[in-house]
Amino acid sequence: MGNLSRKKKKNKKEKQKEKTKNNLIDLQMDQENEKIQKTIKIITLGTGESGKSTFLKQLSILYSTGFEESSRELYATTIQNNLIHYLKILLRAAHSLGIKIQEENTRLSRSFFAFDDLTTQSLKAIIQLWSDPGLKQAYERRSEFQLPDMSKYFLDDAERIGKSDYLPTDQDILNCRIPTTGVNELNIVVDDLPWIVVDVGGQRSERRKWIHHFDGVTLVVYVVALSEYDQQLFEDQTVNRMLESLDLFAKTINNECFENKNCVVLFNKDDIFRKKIKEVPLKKCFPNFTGENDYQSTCKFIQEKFDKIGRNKKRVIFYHFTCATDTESMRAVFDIVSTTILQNQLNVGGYL
Ligand SMILES: Nc1nc2c(ncn2[C@@H]2O[C@H](COP(=O)(O)OP(=O)(O)OP(=O)(O)O)[C@@H](O)[C@H]2O)c(=O)[nH]1
Ligand SMILES: [Mg+2]
Repeated sequence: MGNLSRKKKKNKKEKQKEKTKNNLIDLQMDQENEKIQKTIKIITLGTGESGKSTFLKQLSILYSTGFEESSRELYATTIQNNLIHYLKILLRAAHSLGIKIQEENTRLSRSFFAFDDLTTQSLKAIIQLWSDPGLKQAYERRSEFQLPDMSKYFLDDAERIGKSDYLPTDQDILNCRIPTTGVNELNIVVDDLPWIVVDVGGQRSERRKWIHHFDGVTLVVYVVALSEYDQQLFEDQTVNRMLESLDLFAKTINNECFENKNCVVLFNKDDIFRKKIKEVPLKKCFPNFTGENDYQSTCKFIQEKFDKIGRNKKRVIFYHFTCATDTESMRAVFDIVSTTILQNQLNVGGYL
């Protein structure tokens, strides 16, 4: 008898222990779920070269550890190789556009194509050729061929960049162009909330990978290169970049995953746009634009185009005009974006 009651007591104790253990597991799972639900997932979308990765780099500078020395060394190699690459593009463009370069540079311009690496000799050649008015003229006509805007920033500073102990500054890295292939993710904490920011490649060949990252998105950040209204796509020289961006916006924001998701549209490269709009009419991209060709009217017209495509009753679209390479101006943009997210979270939780 005594044995039986001891056995019963033991069973009861074990059951109690089991229950406590299960409760603990439930609690841990709840906490884990809460953490997942609390994580803000932001996806940056847009055509190639619009500035998505630059947006991510700024987040890393402002909310994370920025760039480690090892990553700066990798950027150094890319930036140095790009100098040679940009100069070759300019030489080819000058030739095909019929732009003359100075006679004393003719031989050097031909032999330059043999250079593959940045050496004392190739650096000297870059500095000499870049000072040729013909190449400057070709640079001014860069919308007629494919050359990154930021090439001038690096070519102007070739002497500093060409040094053997060159380590890029934050600004050099922000200006450096490396097309994204695949997906980059950045984990940061903003206003005590964990954010995961997903950066995808924007060129046509990259876009089929996007769909795998659409689940659980809190906010879509769509980046438009405002200044590219007179440029053709890198992937297809017959397609205007701004029209491609509008078309892509229609296809992505109206995807069912984003039906009730708020969206921030960044009209980026505002710095270049402000200068360009004084010289190149917006009609070049939108022949039916009849307004004044000033900054305000053209921005309003472009914003309305995007708004017409993206507007629905279930979401709000916020618009910002940005220069993604300018850290201070981006800090202000992130403050607004983070407030928007906080308000949205409070709304969802029924606190507002
Ligand atoms: N002047 C200027 N340059 C910018 C701005 N934003 C980005 N850039 C430059 O534009 C180039 C392209 O920027 P990325 O961030 O690589 O573009 P992306 O959208 O990530 O391109 P993909 O990875 O190909 O989709 C880089 O050289 C940047 O430095 C801007 O607001 N103003
Ligand atoms: Mg990128």
